[in-house]
Amino acid sequence: MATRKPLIAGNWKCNLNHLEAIALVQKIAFALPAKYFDHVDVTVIPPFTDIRSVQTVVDGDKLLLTYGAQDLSQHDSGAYTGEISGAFLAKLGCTFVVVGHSERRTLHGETDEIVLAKTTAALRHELTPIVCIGEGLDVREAGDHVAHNVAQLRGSLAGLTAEQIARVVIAYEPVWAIGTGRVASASDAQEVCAAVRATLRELAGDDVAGSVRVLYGGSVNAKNVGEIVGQPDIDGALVGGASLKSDEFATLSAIAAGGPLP
Ligand SMILES: O=C(CO)COP(=O)(O)O
Repeated sequence: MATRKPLIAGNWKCNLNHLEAIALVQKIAFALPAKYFDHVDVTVIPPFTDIRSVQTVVDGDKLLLTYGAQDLSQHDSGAYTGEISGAFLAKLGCTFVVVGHSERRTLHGETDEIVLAKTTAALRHELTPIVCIGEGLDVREAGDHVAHNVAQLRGSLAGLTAEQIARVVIAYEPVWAIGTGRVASASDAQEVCAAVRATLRELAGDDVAGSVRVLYGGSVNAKNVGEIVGQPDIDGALVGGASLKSDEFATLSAIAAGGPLP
């Protein structure tokens, strides 16, 4: 079976200006010594306006953490006021880009078709899309969560080749667990992530399904990350609130690396 290196991604959402971003990246780097990076990939996902500053710190101090963006345009250039293209993000050295976060699906009306177009745009520019899926509380309570997530995954990856699917990361984030402090149980998260992997197998074959990283997100912190990443089909976490605290983010990254605590 393929070994998948855990990935811890800190989604800062709409928090921290570029000066605050520099301070946080430096604190994370100080709290997380280089030895951990053999066992975990760590990335920060700041607002667009911070990325150039984060790039300067990461390159200047030769840090091992990577960085990415929270969204991108499906267009590469042109008359699209306010849009940020994948070409710009690649030029800034971004590794990852989050696509289809539930906050964008809900607040900005992003459909699976738009998420697919953005995923394709990311791949065109050699960025790794972190494609987000997740169900609301109503779907969970109706017991339809597995079918819902599988359908969202299929829609968001529709028509991609196996080679393209091999280059994505999937993040399962139940909407009811985001920012609420209500984390899915490890077995609930595993149930959906296993269904994600089975779907990847159908879409792209065993090798790809065995190598694509599937993350969990939703109220992940240093206390619960160990049990979550200990599940067979969960390969890391997409972290919101806890990624804004350098010590907690470093600690949960170290736990994902298998320890010891920094
Ligand atoms: O939405 C999330 C990450 O993308 C999760 O946010 P919280 O960790 O704050 O619940």
